[in-house]
This record gives sequence, C-alpha cells and structure tokens, in this order.
Amino acid sequence: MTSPALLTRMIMAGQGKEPADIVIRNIGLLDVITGAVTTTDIAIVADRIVGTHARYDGKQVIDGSGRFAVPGFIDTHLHIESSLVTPLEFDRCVLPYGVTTALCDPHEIANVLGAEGIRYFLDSAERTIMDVRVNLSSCVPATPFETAGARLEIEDLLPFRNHPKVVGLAEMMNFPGVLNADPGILAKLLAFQDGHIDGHAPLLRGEALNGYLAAGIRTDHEATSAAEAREKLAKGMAILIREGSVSKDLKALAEILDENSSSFVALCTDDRNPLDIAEEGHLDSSIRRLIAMGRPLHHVYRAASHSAARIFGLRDRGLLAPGWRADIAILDSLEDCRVSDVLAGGRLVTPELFATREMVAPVGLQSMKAKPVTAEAFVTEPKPGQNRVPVIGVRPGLILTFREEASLAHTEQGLQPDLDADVIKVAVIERHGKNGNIGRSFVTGFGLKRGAIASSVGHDSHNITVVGANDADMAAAVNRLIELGGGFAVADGGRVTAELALPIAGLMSLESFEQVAHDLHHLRDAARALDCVLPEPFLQVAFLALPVIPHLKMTDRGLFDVDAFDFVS
Ligand SMILES: Nc1ncnc2[nH]cnc12
Ligand SMILES: [Mn+2]
Repeated sequence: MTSPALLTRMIMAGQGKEPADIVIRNIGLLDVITGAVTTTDIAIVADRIVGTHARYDGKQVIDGSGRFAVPGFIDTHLHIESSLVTPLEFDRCVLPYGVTTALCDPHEIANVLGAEGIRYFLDSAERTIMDVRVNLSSCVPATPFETAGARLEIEDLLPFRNHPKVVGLAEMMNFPGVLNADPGILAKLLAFQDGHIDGHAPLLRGEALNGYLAAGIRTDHEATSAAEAREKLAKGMAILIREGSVSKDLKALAEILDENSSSFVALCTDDRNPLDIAEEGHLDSSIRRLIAMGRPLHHVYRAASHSAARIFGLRDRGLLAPGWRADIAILDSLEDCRVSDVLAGGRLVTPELFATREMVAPVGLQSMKAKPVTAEAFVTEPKPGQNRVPVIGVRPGLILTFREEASLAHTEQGLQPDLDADVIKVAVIERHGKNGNIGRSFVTGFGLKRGAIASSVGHDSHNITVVGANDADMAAAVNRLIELGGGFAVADGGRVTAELALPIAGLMSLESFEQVAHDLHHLRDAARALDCVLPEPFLQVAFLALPVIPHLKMTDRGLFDVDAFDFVS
C-alpha cells in the first residue's frame, strides 16, 4: 500500500527534486510499444519507476552502460510443483532469469492435499521475492474418471477468492464438462464470470470451441499448431506460447507472434524442471529462440511482459515508464536475451535478498498411502475376444498421446510386452489410500529394452505411474517410490539404479534446485541405460495419466479415450 509520504517522495523524485532510491545509469531502455531503444537513466523509488528519459541522482547507482533494460518477464501459466522444488526454491532458481511475475495453478498439490495445498502456495507467494500469483484450481480432480487425493468444488475455492495473490480461476481443463454444462463446472464458471478464467482446450475447434469460449474463458496454453492457435486468436483467445520440459510448442507457434497479434500473445512454461532451466534457461530461452527465428524483437519482449500483464489484468506492470512497477530485466544483449541483473519490485536481486525471506514449513510429508506391490500386480489380461491391444503412443516434445495397436503374446503371466516393437507395460497405481486401484495397459515410444521407470508425479491426480519392460523391475521401482514418500525411480535387473525423493506431497523435493538438477542428470543417464529414447522421460511418464490431454491416457481406473471422454471398452 502506498502511503501519502511515499507517494509524495515518488512524485518529487520523478521531478528530480529529491534523490531516487535507485538509479540505473546510462542504460538502453527498450520501449516494447514502439521498439525504440533510448539510452537513459531509470529512477526508482520503492517498488515503482518514477523517472525515465532524463538524468537522475540516487542513493544507489547501478551502471547500465552498454546494457539494456526490458520489463520483467511474466510466466503466464505454470505449475511450480513441476519444477520439483518448493515455491521458495523456485523463486531462487527462476527470478535471476528475469521472470519477475509467475501466474501459477497449484492443482498438482491441490489434487493431493486439497485446500491445504492451495494455502501452502498462497503462504509461499507472500514470501517470494518474485511476484507469484495464484489462479484457483478449477478441476480437482481433472475428470470423474480418476482417483485424486482430494476434490475441490466452488465452495472450497471461494474462501481464497479475495486473497491479494489470487488472480482468478485456473485452467478449465474439463472442457467436455464445460460443453455439457456439468453443474459443478457451471458453478465455478458462474462464480468467475466477472473475473479471469484460464483455458485449457487442446485441439478444440469450430462450434465446440465457440461453446467453450461462450463460457467466458479467454486464454489457452494448449495450442500445439499454428492453425489451432490462429483459430483461437480469431475467436478472441490469448495464446500463451508454451515451452516446458515436455510440452515444446514454441517452434510450431512462433509464426503467429507478429505486429498484429503480439498484444494477444504471451509466454509460459507450464511444467519446466531445474535441469532444463539450468541447461537452457527459462522464459529468456523462449525469447532468445523467438528472436532467432525472426520474430519482431520488441513484439517478443512485449508478449513476455506488457501483453501478459494486460491479458491477466495486472495493470501496474509491463512497461518501463514512470508510475509502473519496477520489475526490470537488465540484459547484456537484446537479441540474445542474456540477463545480467534483475530488479523485482524495485529491489536488486542478489543471494542476500533471497536470504531475507521467511521460510514456509513443508506440507504433505505423509502423502504416499500405497502399499508395496509384487510383480504379479502388473499381470495384464486381454479383454474377452481381444486380438489387437490398444497401445498409448508417446512422442517426444508432446503430451498429446496417440492411439496405436499391437498384437501381443499371451502367456500364463498375461499379455507380454514386445520389446522389438517397442511396446512395454504401463500401470497407474492409486496412492491416496482411497481404493488401491491399478490401471494396466501398454505404451510405445519410450524405447525401453529393459528395466522400469516410476513416478509419483502423475498429472493431475498424482497416482503412481510406472512403465517397464518387465514386471519385477516395475515392482522394484514402485516400491522404492513408496519408501521415499514419493519421487522418481529407475530400476534395472531388480535393483534401483537412480532415484529422486519428492516427499512434499510426492511432488516436490526438500533439497535445493541445484541438487535436484544434479539428481535429474543421474536419472536421465539411468533412463538412457535402459535404451530410453525420450529426452525427458520422467515428465513424459508423468503425463500418461492426464485424461484431459488427447487422445489416449491411463488412469488408475483404466485406459481412457479422451476424444470419446470415456474408458476404452
Ligand atoms: N500439469 C498440467 N496439468 C494440466 N494440463 C497440463 N498441460 C500441460 N501440463 C499440464
Ligand atoms: Mn493445461
């Protein structure tokens, strides 16, 4: 809240009548509206820019010579849980990349812990240096066709609605529920008609898309082709170009970002882990690549800041101009988007600044309620009269999965994987202590010739998902996860060859992001030792159970046809 004294100080400093708190001296300021780059001082008082295009004095002077200033980047849709670390570790990991605002949807932890998970994220958001905002999770569980650890109806969300960190309603993933005007979905849509409702409409088009938009939904991050994105833009949707650890849509969507569309395009990551952040960066990586692909420079920076702020109603940020929030990324190069300093709410980001934050106690440390399994748990029998078996087809860089088929040998141990044809087993084991369900089927695209990979990150109900070339290794990997209280595990030859404990709700580590990135290296090496061909196998396993992403998914209740929105008969 700005006091009269502080506002007076801002006004006086803006006129140069008294020194600012911070002055960034002689920096190349990029105007994301006109594209002009002007060498100037930027004067800051508290969390606000008070002066540009003039010379200023300040208590602290940052030398901006030879560098450039752009508005801080806004990640418009992400699940912080997918970073595999706590929100405060996410803050320490990602803010230095220039991401000063993050609009998260805590539906991962909410699917495990319910409202307690949302409260944990709101408490964390009040302590991060980055401005973490929360959209309230609209689909917990994502569909009625799976077992989650919790259920959130509108009555459970409304107590959070007026929290200062809450923006609106998070991704409305149950798009069939919208089109059928399901009562529970309708109640959530009605409650946010005067607010922001985030979308999630993969492959939705034509009249079905119109019906979905008629509900007042305004954004989408699930477009995976330029044609899909163009239809959604033409129908008033803002397109959030996503580049995550599995979903990599930037290359397909880059062409839609131009002078005409940039006010209705923003950037997001959805699910991005610390190893990819360390190896490639965060939104800076998307910006760098879009510019390298020939997209107009200041329109790319506009999409990353001003457009994102406008789309989500954050009226105080997105421009480097007097009166706007002092979220500033200082770059060594505009074309290359190399971030060398960041100011978040007028504070220079340093390790000492992160050290001033009050910690938040972890939650959900006993969330793994599944019992150990034996190899027999994975025996998979064919349906009566079934010759050809449906198989989930996985492709790198996509969470879309495709319906394939295979003829598989049938023995006393049930249907057998066909490693030569790259058909291995997949199972989803309910782990919230509700019913002990195990859904079983087959998957292709991992390339595994041996061993198994298991994950308690299983979007979005976060049961245990395991893929494997043999039942014994599947059991070994799953049982290690249960011992760890959640995480990732790789098993080969009956023993665990790599693991990462994720004890917070079975989703997040208690360790530093550096340690998690290091452990992910080993996990990827261990997966490659199984002949896995996917660059990011763990998140790819983690998406096999998401029944709101076409076309074929695996839940704890069985193989699910997303297009028919029902179990495979
Ligand atoms: N974590 C997630 N939950 C729902 N939809 C998604 N699409 C991509 N990531 C997702
Ligand atoms: Mn989504």
